[in-house]
Amino acid sequence: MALEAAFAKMNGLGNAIIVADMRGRADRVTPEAARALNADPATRFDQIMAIHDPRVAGTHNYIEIINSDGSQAQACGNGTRCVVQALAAETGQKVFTFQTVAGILNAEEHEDGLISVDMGKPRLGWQDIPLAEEFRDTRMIELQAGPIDAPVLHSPSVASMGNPHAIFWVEGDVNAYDLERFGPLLENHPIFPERANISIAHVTTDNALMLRTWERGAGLTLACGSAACAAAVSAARTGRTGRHVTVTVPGGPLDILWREDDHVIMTGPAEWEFSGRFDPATGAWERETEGAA
Ligand SMILES: N[C@@H](CCC[C@H](N)C(=O)O)C(=O)O
Repeated sequence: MALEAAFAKMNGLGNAIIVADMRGRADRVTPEAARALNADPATRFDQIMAIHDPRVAGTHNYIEIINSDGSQAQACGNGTRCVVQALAAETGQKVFTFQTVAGILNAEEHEDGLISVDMGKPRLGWQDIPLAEEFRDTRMIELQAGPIDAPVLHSPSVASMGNPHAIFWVEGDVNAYDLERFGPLLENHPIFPERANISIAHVTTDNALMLRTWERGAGLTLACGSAACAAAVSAARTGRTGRHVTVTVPGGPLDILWREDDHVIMTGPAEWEFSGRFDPATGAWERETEGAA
């Protein structure tokens, strides 16, 4: 079959993204195609951001988000910035409104090239994370990893940005924790009926924190924008920081503002690497243009 759809291999602070142009098409990127693209080192990714024609009035596009394991995700902050950069480069437009499973997202590319995404309001009720049992205070729930009498990680905050997040607070280097071991155990813990993204956070000042994330459906990544938003909200909720913080992930810094109207604004970069064409049914692809990376 002809390689029919265009794609751009991009990243948001190292979060590996494929932006797939599915506009004008009735089909979708299949889970099989996603897994095939991820199996090729040249197109290995954390998320696919599939740009579809708009489905509701007042939006430019519907964005479908697929993790590298083929699972659907509701939100992807870094990937949304990549979509904005790609569409702004194509159209010259700078302001966009997208529909995602998490809701309607407004986004803007600034003169300096940084991109702000209104990630919407955090969901903080236990049923909205979701959790499998009631916890009245989601700022700290009963969950731990490691020896029962000396847990390595415990008492996380939980929050949803349309997708579920658990934030474990530590003192000291976030890289000192074996997230490759604890991440999948916690991601698949029965307390999370939809699984969860698992982050380790170290608050360094009242407006800065370090973050490292094991992503649901993708594993360890260099950056997770929705986790940065969930961590910023949770840090403010627990009195660890104010409502405007710099969240530094392994790939670099993100600016997160939890506005007084409850919307969370994430600002950061995006980077194009190369473009190609692919078959959304099988994941077969070919490169079209060399890029910076
Ligand atoms: N890397 C993304 C998060 C993508 C979805 C996440 N893995 C999930 O399944 O919820 C981001 O930048 O937010």
